[in-house]
Amino acid sequence: MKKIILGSASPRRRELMAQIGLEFEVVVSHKEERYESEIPEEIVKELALMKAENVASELQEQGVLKDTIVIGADTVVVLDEQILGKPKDEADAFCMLMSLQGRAHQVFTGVAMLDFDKEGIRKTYNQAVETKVYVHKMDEEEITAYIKSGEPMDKAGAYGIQGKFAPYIDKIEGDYYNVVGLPVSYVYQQLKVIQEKEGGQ
Ligand SMILES: Cc1cn([C@H]2C[C@H](O)[C@@H](COP(=O)(O)OP(=O)(O)OP(=O)(O)O)O2)c(=O)[nH]c1=O
Repeated sequence: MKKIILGSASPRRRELMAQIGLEFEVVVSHKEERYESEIPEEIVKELALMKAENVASELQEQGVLKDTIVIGADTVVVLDEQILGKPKDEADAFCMLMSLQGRAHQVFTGVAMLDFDKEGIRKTYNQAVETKVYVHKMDEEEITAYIKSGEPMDKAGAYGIQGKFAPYIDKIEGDYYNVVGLPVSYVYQQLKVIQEKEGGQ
C-alpha cells in the first residue's frame, strides 16, 4: 500500500479522511496560491493541484516522495458566476451571507491526487466536484447572530453546512461532504483504483 499524505491545514478535511478509516499523514505547505483559470471548476482544480504540488516538492527535498499519494483540495462557493472564498472580515461575511440567503448557489471542491510510484514517477488525477445548495431566507438578526458564533471566518462563502448554519439549509443536490471540503466518495474510489493498480503490479 502506498503512503497517503493529505496536504491540507483544514481540520474538516482531516476529519473526513479519518471518518472513512484512511491512514494518512498531514503535511502543510504555506507557499503562495495563485490561479489563472476563469471558470470555477478549473480554478479549484488548479488550486488543489498547486497545494498538492507544493507539498510534493517539500517531500521531494526531504527525499521521502516515492511510493506515496499526495492529496490537495480547494473549496469555493459560486453565486452568479462570482467566486466567494473565505470572508476577509465580519462585514465581508455579512455581505456574503446576505447574498446567499433565499436562493441556490454552487459549491465546487477541486481535488488533486499525485500518485508517485517506487521510482518517483508521477501520475496526476485532478477533478472538480459540484454540489448545489439552497439557503433559506434569513433575517438580519439571524445573520448577525451567526457571524457572532465565529463559524464563518475560516470557511468559503462564510458558512459551514456542518455547524450552526444547518437550520438555513433547505436542500442540497450532490455530495454533502463536498460542501464540507472533500468529496469523500470520489477520493475513496480514486484511492481504491490507485492502490489496486499498485497491488496488481
Ligand atoms: C461551504 C463550506 C466550506 N467549508 C470550509 C472547507 C474549507 O476548509 C474552507 C475553504 O477553504 P480552502 O481554501 O478550500 O481550504 P483551507 O484553507 O481551509 O485548507 P487547505 O487550503 O490547507 O486545504 O471552507 C466548510 O467547512 N463548510 C462549508 O459548508
